[in-house]
Amino acid sequence: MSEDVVLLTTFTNKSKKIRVIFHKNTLIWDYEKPPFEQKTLKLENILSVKPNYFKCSHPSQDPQIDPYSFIVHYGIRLPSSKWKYKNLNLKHTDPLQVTSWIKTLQAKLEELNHRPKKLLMFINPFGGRKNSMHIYTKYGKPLFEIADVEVTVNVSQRKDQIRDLLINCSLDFFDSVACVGGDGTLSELFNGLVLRKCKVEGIDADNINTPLPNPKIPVGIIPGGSTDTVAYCLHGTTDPTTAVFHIIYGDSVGLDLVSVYNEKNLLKIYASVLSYGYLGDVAYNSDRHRWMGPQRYNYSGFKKLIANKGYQGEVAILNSKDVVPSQKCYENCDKCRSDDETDEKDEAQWKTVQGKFFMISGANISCACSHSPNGIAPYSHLGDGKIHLVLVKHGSIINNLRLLLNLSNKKKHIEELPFVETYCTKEFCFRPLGSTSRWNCDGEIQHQSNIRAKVSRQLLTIFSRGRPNIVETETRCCGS
Ligand SMILES: Nc1ncnc2c1ncn2[C@@H]1O[C@H](COP(=O)(O)OP(=O)(O)OP(=O)(O)O)[C@@H](O)[C@H]1O
Repeated sequence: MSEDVVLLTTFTNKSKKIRVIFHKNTLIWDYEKPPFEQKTLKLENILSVKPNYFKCSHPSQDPQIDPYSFIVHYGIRLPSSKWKYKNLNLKHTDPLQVTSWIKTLQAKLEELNHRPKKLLMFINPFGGRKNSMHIYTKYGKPLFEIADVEVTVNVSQRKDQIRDLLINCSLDFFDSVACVGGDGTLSELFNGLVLRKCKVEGIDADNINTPLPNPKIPVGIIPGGSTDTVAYCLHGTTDPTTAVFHIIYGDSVGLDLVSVYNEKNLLKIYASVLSYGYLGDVAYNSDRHRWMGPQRYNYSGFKKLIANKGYQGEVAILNSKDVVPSQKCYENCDKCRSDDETDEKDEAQWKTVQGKFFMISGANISCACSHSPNGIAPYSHLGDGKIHLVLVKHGSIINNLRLLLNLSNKKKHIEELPFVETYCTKEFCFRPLGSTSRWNCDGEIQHQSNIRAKVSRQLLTIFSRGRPNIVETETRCCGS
């Protein structure tokens, strides 16, 4: 069907006459009477177009199609990055007009063939506030029904069940996979998908020199965890409805994944951050206080801040570059779309940094979240194939407080602090030189401290249109 299809009809909406045009994949409607509003809706923001049904007078009656009206279900993006559901109810005295509009719009929507049709949805009933099932039923299910996405729900019964299922079960029936949970649940999902692909293609996942395969199948995340860093960095909010819209619309971005190895094996693949020292200790301590819900992080965070432990170690960084404070990662990001691989040809050179560290973090994304609007690595990108390695030297408790205040401040960036160094790299190693902490890998604890981490560019296809770049304007007194 060509882009030039034009439909023009005057309908009735809530007893008001409105002139509706569909042209160049855009629906435009204006009211014929004051306030003469005009509204524009792009096809890409329509969820579905469906006939209306008469109200049944008895529950046993089959619903009857109303031939004189139809509904356009769609979403609008609010200034806060959140998406909101809306609908437009249109009536006409001629049923042929109604059928023609329904058929044309449905055919146009069919052309958006990147949208998911058969989705396998995993729910982790254990993460966050333990309300993932409720999140799915309240925010996910109704919208997926409206958008005619056939969802098969699987509620996980134990840790790592999602990963194990994905490694071993057939996915032939599905065109996409998603989960309701936090970063740990998403981690189970993509670890399962990558290992599955390795199994199918006979790739040795434990060999750091063998590139990991791209699972290809697109993945969605509906936040239901405690921090939900990945969802926040993808959509600019942890609102579950927004996440559902991003899945239904089917647009995707390529997300880098980082694989972590010990001397012999692949330990885990992560999407957000791998942290040693402070955040490793917080993850370990907070896991024992899960009953507190998300508050456990504040409790353990404060305890470990006061404890102010430092860990001696050596970090080796491959072809390290300074992080240039430049463009942040937003929707249609040039850096993530460019295929600039100039440093691929660089000869391998390792820079080593030794010292006593309060924290070491290998951030794959900015790790922004509601508590930390810029995150640990504000200039890190979703899909540029780079890790931002943040080294925080051990010092006084005041320094630790400055670090946390800086992280929670919208106008501050972590690399401004004199005791913080950040490097951009594709690979790094760490070995402890004294007492050891643990690694916090996407919120999960890794007990092995001697590790090597390597990024794979855009290894995962993940549903999102990207985080919108909201330019905040300062409003002064009297709106001037
Ligand atoms: N049925 C289950 N029972 C127990 N643990 C589970 C189950 N399903 C998944 N898990 C594990 O629950 C842990 C926590 O899940 P998740 O990370 O999603 O929540 P969270 O830690 O509250 O959120 P965030 O990572 O965003 O802070 C993960 O390690 C995951 O592997």
